[in-house]
Amino acid sequence: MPDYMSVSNDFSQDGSRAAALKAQEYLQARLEATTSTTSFRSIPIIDLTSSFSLSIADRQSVASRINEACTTVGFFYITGHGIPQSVCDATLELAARFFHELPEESKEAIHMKHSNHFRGYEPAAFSSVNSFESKETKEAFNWGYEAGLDPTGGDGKYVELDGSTDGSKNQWPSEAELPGFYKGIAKYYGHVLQLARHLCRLFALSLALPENYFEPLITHPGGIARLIRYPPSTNPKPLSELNEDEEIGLGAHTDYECFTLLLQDSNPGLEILSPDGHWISAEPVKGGIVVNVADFLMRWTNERYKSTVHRVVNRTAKERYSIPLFFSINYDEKVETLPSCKTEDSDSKFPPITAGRYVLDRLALTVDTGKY
Ligand SMILES: O=C(O)CCC(=O)C(=O)O
Ligand SMILES: [Fe+2]
Repeated sequence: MPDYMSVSNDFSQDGSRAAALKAQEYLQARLEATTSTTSFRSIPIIDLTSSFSLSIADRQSVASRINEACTTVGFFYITGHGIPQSVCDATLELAARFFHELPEESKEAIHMKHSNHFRGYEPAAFSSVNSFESKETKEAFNWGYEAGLDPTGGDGKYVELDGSTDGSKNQWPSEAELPGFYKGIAKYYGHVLQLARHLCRLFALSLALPENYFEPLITHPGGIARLIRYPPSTNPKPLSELNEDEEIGLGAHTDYECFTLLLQDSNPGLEILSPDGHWISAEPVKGGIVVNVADFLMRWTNERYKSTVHRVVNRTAKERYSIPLFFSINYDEKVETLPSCKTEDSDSKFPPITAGRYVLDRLALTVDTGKY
């Protein structure tokens, strides 16, 4: 039986649990807010091609667009990101194979309930990202960073969410049962991890920081990723203002880490909340990956960058697959408001937190630990 809350380590006293509980309150407040002067109706598309240029002016111009997107919507699509379409398609196919081909008893053997780090298979209705909505229809397979998945090999100092350093906590299906699964996942993960490192440089530029500002913080980064399957809707109907009878795939939430890179198949389902109370569909964009600001970037910037509330509702008669990577700085590093983002009157809205501990505390709030 996993014991999420009794992990004892140096990080437990740093206020991360209080911060995780506050994030839940923030979410509820955002869902209730109906009047706001800030609103958006669309999600920008940013072509990254010139961010790979040797010219700093080219890189800076992409960074400026990122700044604009992060201070308004908190979400944007990237195209020209360099991950081959064939790799993306093959990974989405692997996701379908995982859920359809792996026998139930093999899924049970790698069930998340065996993990203290929320890794492995989670069936539908097992976790709820917030406590105030109906059970979620999604099922998922979750894994985290391993040096073997990192094309750079890492710095050999990987630290887990709870501060432990004794190796990978992942639970993989066997090669015999799903041939090629690990290799295929490793291929996509390697690409998306390198893309996340590239984006860290652009985020730094976007905040008028030295381009390599985040580099020392991502030498053994946190990188939880998941394959998610949303079943077809039993009552397909379009997004409406009424918000009635929704089959919640994944409840309303903000992401916990620096930012998320999301690969989605061709079926819509992701919806993001404009501050004036409207849900906007993040329709799939051909060749595009969705990027969203998550809580660390919001905290670093004292809320200049928006960690926007989002959810998933599959309103179609088809199943939907998505694959997010939640990119974090090294889990043993602290997230503290950037000096340039403190203002004279507001100072810092958020106390410092330890990255891994905060993620663990937020994950722990998504499961009913009394359940098993
Ligand atoms: O499935 C999606 O489109 C979004 C998933 C998501 O928001 C999450 O896993 O945090
Ligand atoms: Fe999310």
